[in-house]
Amino acid sequence: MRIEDLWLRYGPRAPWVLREVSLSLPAGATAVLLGRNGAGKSTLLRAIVGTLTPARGRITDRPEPVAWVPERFPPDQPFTVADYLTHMGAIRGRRPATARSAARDWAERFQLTPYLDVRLPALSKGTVQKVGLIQALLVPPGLLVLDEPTEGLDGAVLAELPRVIAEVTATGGSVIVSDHSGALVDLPGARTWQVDGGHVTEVLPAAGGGRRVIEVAVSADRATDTVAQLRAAGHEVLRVRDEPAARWSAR
Ligand SMILES: Nc1ncnc2c1ncn2[C@@H]1O[C@H](COP(=O)(O)OP(=O)(O)OP(=O)(O)O)[C@@H](O)[C@H]1O
Repeated sequence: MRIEDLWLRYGPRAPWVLREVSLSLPAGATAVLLGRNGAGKSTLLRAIVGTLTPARGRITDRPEPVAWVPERFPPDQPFTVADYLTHMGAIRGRRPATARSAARDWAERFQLTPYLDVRLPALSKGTVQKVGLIQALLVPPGLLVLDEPTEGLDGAVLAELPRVIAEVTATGGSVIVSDHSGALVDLPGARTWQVDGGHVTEVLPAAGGGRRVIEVAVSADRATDTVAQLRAAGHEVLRVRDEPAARWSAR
C-alpha cells in the first residue's frame, strides 16, 4: 500500500490535521503509529480505511479486505454477540453457519464464550471491544487497522494481540496499529510511524550492525507458529511462500 502526499482536515475551512503524508507498507508488514493524544493518529487511520476522504493526495494498492477496529466500538445495536458476529461474517461473504462457527472459535480464544447470547448494549466497554476485534478477524484481512487497542482490551487479549497480528502478517496481510501509550512499540519486526506537528515520519532503526538473511523451510502446518515464534524472538520475517510438495520431499 502506498500513501502519497495525503492532506487531511475536517471541513473545507478547518485547519489541517495532517499534511504531506507519504508512506508505504509492503504486504505482510506491520506499522505502529505513535503520537500524543490529538496528534492525528485516528484521522490517518480513517483515511487509510476509507471512511475519511483526503482533501489532497491518494492511497494506492490498498489490500483487500480491509478490517477496521475503531477506538470505540459502537455498542448501541440490538443484537446478541453471536447474532451480530454471524451477520458481520455473512456481510463479508461467509455462509451463516461458517460465520457462526468462526465467531465461536474467536470467542473461545478471547474468553468471550459466556457472552455469546448477551445483547451488545449490556456488555462492559472491554467486552464490547473484544466483539469489535473479532468482527474484524472473521475473514482473514488483507489490511488490519487497529485504533488504540491497548485502551479497551483486557490483559489476556492484549497478551494475545502480537500473536494475532503475526498470524495476519504470516498470510501476507498488512497491519497498522495506533498506540499513544507506546505499549506496542516493541511489536516484533514492526516499523514505527511517528505523528507530530501535522506530519508523519517513519522512524528508521539505528544505523550500523548490518543484517544477514537466513532462508528457513518448515512444513506448511507449522508455518504460522514458526513465524509467530521468530517474531516473538525479535526477528523480522521478510516473506512466507509455498513450495510444491514434490520439491519439498526431494530434499
Ligand atoms: N470528527 C472530527 N471533526 C472535527 N475535528 C476532529 C474530528 N476528529 C478529530 N478531530 C480533530 O483532529 C485532531 C486529531 O484528532 P485524532 O482523533 O486524529 O487524534 P489522535 O492522535 O487519534 O488522538 P487520540 O489518541 O486522543 O485518539 C484533533 O485536533 C481533533 O480535535
